[in-house]
Amino acid sequence: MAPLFHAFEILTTQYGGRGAFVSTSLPRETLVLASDCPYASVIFRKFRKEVCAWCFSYAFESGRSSWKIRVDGAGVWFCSEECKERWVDGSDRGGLRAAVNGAMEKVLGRIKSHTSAGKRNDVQSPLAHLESLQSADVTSDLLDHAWRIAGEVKPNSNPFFESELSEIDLDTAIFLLDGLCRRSIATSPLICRASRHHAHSLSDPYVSIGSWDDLLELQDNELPHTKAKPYILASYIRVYHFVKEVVVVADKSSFVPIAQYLTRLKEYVATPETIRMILARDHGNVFGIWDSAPPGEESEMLGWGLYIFGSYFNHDCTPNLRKSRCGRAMCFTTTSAVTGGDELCINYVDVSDDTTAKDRQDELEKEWFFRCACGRCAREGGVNEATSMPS
Ligand SMILES: C[S@@+](CC[C@H](N)C(=O)[O-])C[C@H]1O[C@@H](n2cnc3c(N)ncnc32)[C@H](O)[C@@H]1O
Repeated sequence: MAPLFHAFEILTTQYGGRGAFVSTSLPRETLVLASDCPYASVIFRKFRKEVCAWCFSYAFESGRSSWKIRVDGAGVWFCSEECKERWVDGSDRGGLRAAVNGAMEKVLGRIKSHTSAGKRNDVQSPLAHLESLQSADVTSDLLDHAWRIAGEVKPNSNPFFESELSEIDLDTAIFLLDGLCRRSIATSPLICRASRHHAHSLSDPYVSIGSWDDLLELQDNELPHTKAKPYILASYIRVYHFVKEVVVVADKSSFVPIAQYLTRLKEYVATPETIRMILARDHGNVFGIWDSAPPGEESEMLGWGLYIFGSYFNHDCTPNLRKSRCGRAMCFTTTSAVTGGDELCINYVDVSDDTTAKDRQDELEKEWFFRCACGRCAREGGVNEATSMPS
């Protein structure tokens, strides 16, 4: 069935920013949105040999311990030659991703030899205090100030530079580099023009991916996220400096077909703004990329991806929409008949019958920073329907 993106529109809700509302009645099992591939994604580095970089299939599910097909030096593995070709030729234009991934491995190698040689950067940095940042200290002004300093600081006075990155730092860097490559490649006028018009057929992959401008429209969660997890600011700034270095190294090894894209990447990282804009929309808008464990079996998260238009679906503890991953695509299908004017909602957390309103509220507040204003929570927990964290 053809996806019907024109079947819903984005309107303001009374309880939690914007939401997706159907314009006409739709039967159960209607595919309302199919995002062909994420704007940016990461397969956790620890899974890179086991998860196909193109179609996200998990070797374990095919009875194998890892995939064997790879692009030399790029740190990516594939389940088939076809997937490899699509990764190189389709989305990655002459190997931009390969150049960036290769540069990342070089920078990581350098950091490793630096730290194993026992070298330390002892210069006191103007950002050192961020390592012990407390929630109460986090304000918009503090965030602006920290990022401004991050943009000005020189590598030799920066404690985050040349230090080991944690696993999550590195995964965040991979996600960011993917987003920067997408933006760099997608500056062709055709792609930008198509992606602005939501009502077009989603058979055009660029429409369902969205553009940089579409990404910027997403809810900015920087302040609540940093308040909830103050350590994230130091991590993000560390990642910014790492990504910047990767782009510089990639540029040095650049070859003509991708030179223009690398020039754009350099512009995006010259100051922290672009990275900050992506990170502000990462937490709270992205979807986990899970393996395809059958219902009832425990599944594993393999990475995460930003499917821009899917991020407009709010949470409801009695959802009328199901999300499911089909390869790189994320699909959203109605689970009940909906009438014109209804809001389409998915569930962000477990909403099974044995959960209580308190369980769900606690999890949503902890991980998503809002109190659920849905009808079921109101009925089961006496929650005020108008209560929600500001967007
Ligand atoms: C992925 S975004 C959904 C789109 C968002 N409403 C917007 O305007 O961009 C998640 C955010 O929507 C709001 N939200 C989603 N479901 C909600 C609910 N059941 N109750 C209150 N707020 C909700 C919260 O602000 C949450 O952080």
